[in-house]
Amino acid sequence: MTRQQVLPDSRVAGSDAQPSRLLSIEEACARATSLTKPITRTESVPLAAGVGRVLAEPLEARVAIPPFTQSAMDGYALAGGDGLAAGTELAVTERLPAGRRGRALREGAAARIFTGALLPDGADAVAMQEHVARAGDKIVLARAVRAGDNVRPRGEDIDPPERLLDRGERLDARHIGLIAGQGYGHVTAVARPRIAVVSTGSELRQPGQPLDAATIYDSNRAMLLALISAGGLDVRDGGWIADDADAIAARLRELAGECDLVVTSGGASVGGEDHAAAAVERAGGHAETLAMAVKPGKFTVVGRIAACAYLGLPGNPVASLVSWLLLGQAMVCALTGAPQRRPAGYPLSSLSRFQHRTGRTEFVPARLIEQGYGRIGIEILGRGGSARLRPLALADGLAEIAAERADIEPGDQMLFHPFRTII
Ligand SMILES: Nc1nc2c(c(=O)[nH]1)N[C@H]1C(S)=C(S)[C@@H](COP(=O)(O)OP(=O)(O)OC[C@H]3O[C@@H](n4cnc5c(N)ncnc54)[C@H](O)[C@@H]3O)O[C@H]1N2
Ligand code: MOO
Repeated sequence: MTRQQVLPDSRVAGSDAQPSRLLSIEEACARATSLTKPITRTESVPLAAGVGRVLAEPLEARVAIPPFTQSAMDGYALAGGDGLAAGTELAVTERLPAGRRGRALREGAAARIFTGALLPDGADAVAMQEHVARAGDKIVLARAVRAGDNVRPRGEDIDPPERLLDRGERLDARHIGLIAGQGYGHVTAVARPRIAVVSTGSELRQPGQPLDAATIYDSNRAMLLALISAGGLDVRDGGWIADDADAIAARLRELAGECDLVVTSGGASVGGEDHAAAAVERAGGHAETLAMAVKPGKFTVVGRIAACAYLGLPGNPVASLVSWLLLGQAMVCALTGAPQRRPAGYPLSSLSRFQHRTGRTEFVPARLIEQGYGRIGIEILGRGGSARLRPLALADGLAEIAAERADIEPGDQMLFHPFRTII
């Protein structure tokens, strides 16, 4: 198969060449996801293990919520009709905790009732106990009450037939509660994408190995494994390989047979020692080097080896993280059928001055600073740099500076992506 570099106007022929137009984030995502084959395997998953899973079929409502008209308060169920005036006296004939079915209410009577209890026949309202004076078996209303007061009508939240969740919904605790309320103990989910992470680079050393001249410890594999497993995916450690296209190809071939997506870090750009694309081809696959208008993370390799998608991330750790967030997450959505939405970010004012050359969208580590009166600004942490993980570890999120923007001055608006919502 041929190696192709996706550069709309010109090709990167070698490490000295520069493409005349870089791909936008959207164009690069479209290339990456076009090489990704959706997973068709599904499985029944116990609800308790459903967080992070993607629904394989839509969820239709089968139970009305609430399933019966119920009291919203602790108080007294009564027939409010067009309105009972303050001072009305009623006889208390029953006591109805939640879970009990009472008898029909007689005229002039009220039932002691508690939150969530079935409203007895003949009742259409509840007087809160705080608004009632009780004397023995009688109550006197302290406030007027009319039909509908403090009552939750049957089906007010969910009224079947209704679609509750679409196929492709990625479940979190809110969805689990909604599904449990329908009486389901399991959901049909898309099988978890099997993703392998491999780091490449002859300079890399692993824990326990000494660092000699010209070597560094491998941060990316551990970081990517952590990032991917936190997303509820079936991630496996594909190990570390030196800069040798044949050795990388052999590992890719092996992992492609058992995974839906193989991710490598390192060797993604266009230098003579950058083997990612060549290794994919030697493994019998197809690879494209993408040059994206993003900083960090300009070069990535996307491809396919048989049925398995491939993503080659840049070696610099911050570039690797940013490229995973942009392209890797889009590929995971394409695998599971979840909608691909790049987080919109929140516009906030910068407290910092920052030099930005137009042409590439830049992501920089930034911290939220409270400024009193509910105002928040963002401080950019240093010059960033795609090899520096430390500012990233001190940051609250990434600030996004659009490609067409010139230098940032204090007071300028930027988009802020909190780590809480993106990693
Ligand atoms: N002539 C050019 N050279 C470079 C360009 C360019 O446009 N023209 N871009 C630079 C940028 S920016 C990046 S990012 C890198 C991307 O290069 P590669 O993806 O080929 O990555 P490597 O060359 O293998 O490594 C880059 C850097 O990252 C370190 N690294 C690699 N793997 C790890 C790891 N697992 N843990 C920690 N650090 C890692 C590696 O030692 C290098 O320092 O290309 C630039 N060059
Ligand atoms: O473009 Mo590099 O990928 O800035 O870090």
